[in-house]
Amino acid sequence: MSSVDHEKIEQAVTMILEAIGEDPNREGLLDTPKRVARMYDEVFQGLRQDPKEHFKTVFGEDHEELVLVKDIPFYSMCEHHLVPFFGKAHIGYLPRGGKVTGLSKLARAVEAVTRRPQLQERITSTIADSMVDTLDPRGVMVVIEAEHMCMTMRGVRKPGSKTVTSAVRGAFEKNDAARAEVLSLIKE
Ligand SMILES: Nc1nc2c(ncn2[C@@H]2O[C@H](COP(=O)(O)OP(=O)(O)OP(=O)(O)O)[C@@H](O)[C@H]2O)c(=O)[nH]1
Ligand SMILES: [Zn+2]
Repeated sequence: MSSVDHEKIEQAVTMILEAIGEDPNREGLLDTPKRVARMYDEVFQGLRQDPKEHFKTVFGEDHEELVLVKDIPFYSMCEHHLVPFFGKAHIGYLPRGGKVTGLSKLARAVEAVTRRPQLQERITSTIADSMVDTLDPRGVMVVIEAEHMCMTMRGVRKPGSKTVTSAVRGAFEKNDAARAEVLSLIKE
């Protein structure tokens, strides 16, 4: 798998340390540029993944009712400030034609989409649209709740505030009761 450009990140981090008035040569900071490069390799590895790939794992199963995987933890990086936002993703779908995907694949898709510079809204809709494109389900509902460090440790400084986004596709769009069922199961 290709990776981030470690050398470039190391140079950039050294420049940032200099720019903030630090000494990149003091003992505690000597390995910091290398560490940050390794960290970015990890937290941005979703840039080299396609969430749709995971939904290619399908099983024939005669189940057309709700499948919900909830409380999938995720960590992402706000694309405006490059600081973390993190929370939980809940993914529900109504399979069509006996086509269900592996449960872990829902969590793997969350990893692929969140491990990039992101916006919460885009994570939500990308997961929903990837499922629509690959699984052709009767409906998909994705709900994401997150805390944004750029709103807590800096800027407006509102720790504890949560952002909730949802993306609703197919049968869920018209069916209030089906949406309500998912929301009540998420809350349990
Ligand atoms: N819609 C959306 N906005 C986000 C997300 N993450 C961070 N933001 C917002 O992006 C906005 C960037 O606003 P700017 O005015 O360009 O930047 P800023 O001066 O650093 O803004 P403040 O955070 O208000 O200090 C802020 O309002 C952030 O809260 C996200 O996932 N979705
Ligand atoms: Zn931000």
